[in-house]
Amino acid sequence: MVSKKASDATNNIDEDTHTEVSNKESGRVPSPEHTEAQSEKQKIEQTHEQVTDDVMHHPDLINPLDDIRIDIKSGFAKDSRRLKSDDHEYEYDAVVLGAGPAGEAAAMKLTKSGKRVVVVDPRDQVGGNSTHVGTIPSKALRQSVFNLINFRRDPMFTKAMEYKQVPLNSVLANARQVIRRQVNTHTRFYERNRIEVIQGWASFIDNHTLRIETDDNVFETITFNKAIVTVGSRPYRPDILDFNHPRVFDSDKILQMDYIVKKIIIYGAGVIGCEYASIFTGLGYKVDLINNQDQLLSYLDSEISDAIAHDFRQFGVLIRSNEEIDHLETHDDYVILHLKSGKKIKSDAILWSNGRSGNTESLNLDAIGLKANSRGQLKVDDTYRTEIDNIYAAGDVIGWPSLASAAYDQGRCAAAFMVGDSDAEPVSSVPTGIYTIPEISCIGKTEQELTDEKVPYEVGQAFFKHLARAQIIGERTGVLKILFHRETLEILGIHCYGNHASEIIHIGQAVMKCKSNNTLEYFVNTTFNYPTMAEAYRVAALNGLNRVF
Ligand SMILES: Cc1cc2nc3c(=O)[nH]c(=O)nc-3n(C[C@H](O)[C@H](O)[C@H](O)COP(=O)(O)OP(=O)(O)OC[C@H]3O[C@@H](n4cnc5c(N)ncnc54)[C@H](O)[C@@H]3O)c2cc1C
Ligand SMILES: NC(=O)c1ccc[n+]([C@@H]2O[C@H](COP(=O)([O-])OP(=O)(O)OC[C@H]3O[C@@H](n4cnc5c(N)ncnc54)[C@H](O)[C@@H]3O)[C@@H](O)[C@H]2O)c1
Repeated sequence: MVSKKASDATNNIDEDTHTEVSNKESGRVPSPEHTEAQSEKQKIEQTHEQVTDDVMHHPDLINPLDDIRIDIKSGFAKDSRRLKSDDHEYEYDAVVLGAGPAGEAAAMKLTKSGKRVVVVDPRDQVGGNSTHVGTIPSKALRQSVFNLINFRRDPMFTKAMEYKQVPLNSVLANARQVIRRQVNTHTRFYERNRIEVIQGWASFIDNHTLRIETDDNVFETITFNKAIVTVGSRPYRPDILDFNHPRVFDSDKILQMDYIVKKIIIYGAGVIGCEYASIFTGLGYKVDLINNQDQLLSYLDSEISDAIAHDFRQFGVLIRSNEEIDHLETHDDYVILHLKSGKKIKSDAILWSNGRSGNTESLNLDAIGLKANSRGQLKVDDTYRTEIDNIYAAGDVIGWPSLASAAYDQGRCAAAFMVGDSDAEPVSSVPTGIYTIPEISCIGKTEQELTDEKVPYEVGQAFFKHLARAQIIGERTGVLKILFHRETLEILGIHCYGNHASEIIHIGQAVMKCKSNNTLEYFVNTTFNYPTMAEAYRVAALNGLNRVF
């Protein structure tokens, strides 16, 4: 078996010379588009070298999953026959397919429960899409843009330095460093727990046998008792768009954008679309944000959704609601989006951010009698078990909520159910953290939900502009809203808009989790550090209590 130990992929930050996430050397994908994909890749790598002033070798941000749009279908028969006729013991108690947050958490729990576990992932570095193309690069990028905005606003610097527009991928130097450090940290977790990691594409031969393509047309098989599918997701690419066109992007490809644009269309006003709207306006680009609904992020409390829409407009985002694509016209240096309403929008480029699909099509699920839905997702029960007894699934591949935070907990819980932990519970209450500029974060019910349920609630609010800490750090916008039962004072929902919202929310979440203490009074009777952003809880609680009679 070709087994790549986690240590092979280790990145020592200080002597980091081999950190590329790339299929460059392995060339292991047996795709008809292989040669074309390789030459495309060489082109992109050259571009990277030209644009970056980050002198260290850095992880290639090209998504290896671009190459998953291949199939790994042939050659099952020979191995299947051999293994099925063998009277063998399983090599592993459990196999984990995918080394993202869900896979990592599952593997850690299994190994700590005394199971012999192996993880399979096609990347030569652990961390999954979350680390390489999703959460981590987008959040690091956001931070760089946020710093840029503050720098431009600061009168100390504006006179001294002229601001020049920069292409997106040159703002990614910070992201590359964070990715490198994250890979390093996670690699050590695997090493310290002596978890074997095999680099390759996994697909099923039968319920207890996995085929792994470790190199181009090189296949190995392993046998296992149970499996957890944590293969994650990738951007959904509708057939009507040509993502090979240099002006057409999705959230993976956008990390390679190496030219400056004046105007960009973002199609899809979900979380990714809204986060990138902030990033692009921060870089000084004009944004047309196409939303197929009448409200931005309609599952949020409507006041918060209105607030972000208002701020987007201030920053130069044109929100076009209730619109749908008819077709896209592409030219060498611009695109024209034709909408079903008859509108035409011309722009330098388009970012398509309209949903994701589970990475299930190359898993040969037919061999085990499993079927994914039209979005490539697997159905699981409350114990994360699929319809096949010994096969579990967690993370983006099972759909809701498709967050790294939840994926990690789901992976851990799936493994806990698998090993029969009596206190295992499925993941339920997940906070929302949206890293727009400013941030949004929520937990619990919205005003609309409580009204629909006829719950007698009240609202307590604290505006950031009145808090001493917010004034000191220059936060002009932001609000913390606490929704509570007007008779019992139980906290029912917390909604925060403003920078640091994703941190601030966890104070409220902790209180809500303590059932016996979950009342507004906690915030009134607790002494907060002063000045802090956390003080917003005390201010909001007092504001809410004043409304109760
Ligand atoms: C732009 C962007 C920003 C995001 N921001 C946030 C955020 O701020 N907060 C948040 O909580 N979430 C965020 N997310 C969502 C988050 O990234 C995902 O929810 C998370 O990555 C899911 O983790 P996972 O373990 O299920 O899968 P992934 O991270 O997708 O990892 C799956 C792994 O499986 C591997 N794999 C695929 N096919 C196979 C196969 N056949 N065999 C073996 N291995 C395979 C892949 O190579 C990959 O390494 C963001 C996503 C995107 C795209
Ligand atoms: N801060 C964060 O937590 C964060 C940041 C970025 C992304 N994410 C996660 O990434 C995921 C993707 O976000 P998004 O903004 O691209 O889209 P989204 O999931 O918000 O969906 C946008 C639209 O696309 C549709 N859609 C989704 N998947 C589809 C598919 N396979 N085929 C056809 N239509 C589909 C949806 O119904 C919706 O109308 C979300 O689940 C989100 O949780 C989270």
